[in-house]
Amino acid sequence: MAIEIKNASYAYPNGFMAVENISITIKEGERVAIVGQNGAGKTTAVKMMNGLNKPCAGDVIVDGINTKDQTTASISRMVGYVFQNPDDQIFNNSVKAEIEYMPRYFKLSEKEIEKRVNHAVELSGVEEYLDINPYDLPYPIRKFVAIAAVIASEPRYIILDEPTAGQDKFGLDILSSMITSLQNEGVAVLTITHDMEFAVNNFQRIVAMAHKNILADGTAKEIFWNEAVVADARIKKPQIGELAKMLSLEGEILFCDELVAKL
Ligand SMILES: Nc1ncnc2c1ncn2[C@@H]1O[C@H](COP(=O)(O)OP(=O)(O)OP(=O)(O)O)[C@@H](O)[C@H]1O
Repeated sequence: MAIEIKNASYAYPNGFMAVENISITIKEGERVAIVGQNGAGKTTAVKMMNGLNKPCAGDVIVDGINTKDQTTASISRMVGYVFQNPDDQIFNNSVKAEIEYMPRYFKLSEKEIEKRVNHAVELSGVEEYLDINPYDLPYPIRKFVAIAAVIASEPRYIILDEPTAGQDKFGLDILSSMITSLQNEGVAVLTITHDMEFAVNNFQRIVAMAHKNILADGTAKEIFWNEAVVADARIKKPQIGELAKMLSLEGEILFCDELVAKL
C-alpha cells in the first residue's frame, strides 16, 4: 500500500506549470515532511496525492488506484488533506457538526459516527469546544478542528499543510502526540512545513523541494547537513544544527541530546 507519484506534472488552468516530472513514493505508516522555498510546488504536489490536482502528465497511484480514474471525493477518502487555512475547509456551525460531517456523508451507523468523532476529538484535543461555532474559536483551535474533521473520515494517509502556523508549545505537543498515535494506527502522516524544528523532531523522512521538483529525499541529517540542498531549497538548518555548525562540532548534530553529549 502506497501513494506513488510517477513522473507527474501539474499545470494550473492559466497554463503555469507548478510541478514538473516528479516521482515519489509514500508508504503506509510513514512520516514525511516536505520542506522548501515558497512557490517550490509543495502544495501543488500534495494536492496531486489526494486527487484535488489531477496530473497533466504522468500518474498518481493511491493504493493501486490511478487518481485519473476516480473522483476527488473517492480519493480523498483514502488521502485526507488538511488545508493550510482552516477557513478554507470549515463550513459547519458547530465543532461537532464539522467533525461528524464526513462520517455522516459516508452514511455510517450512529455508533460508528460516535466512535470516530470521539477518537478524532481525543487526538486533536478539541473536546471542550464541541458545541461552539468554529468561527467563535481562535485560529490555532480552528486548525485542530479542521484536523479532527479529516481524522474522523479515517483516511490511510493524512496530509497536514503548515500545521504549526500560529501554534504555541501546547499546540505543538498535541500535534506531536497526535502524529505518533496516527502512525501507531498505521496511518501515514505527511506535512508541508516551514518549521524546521517541527520537521526534524517529528518526521523521519524529509523531502526538500525546489524549482518545481524534488531536490533531495532522506533523513534529517542527509538533508540539513547537505549545504548545497539547504542553500538550493532555501531552508534553514534547525537551531541546534546551526549552533553545532557555528561551534564547528563534528558529527552532523541536529538534536539537543547529541549536542549535550558532544559538549
Ligand atoms: N491557482 C493557481 N494558479 C496559477 N498558479 C498557481 C496557483 N496556485 C499556485 N500557483 C503557483 O504555483 C507555484 C507553486 O505553488 P505552491 O503553492 O504549490 O508552492 P508551495 O511550495 O506550496 O509554496 P508555499 O510554501 O508558499 O505554500 C507558485 O509559483 C504559485 O504562484
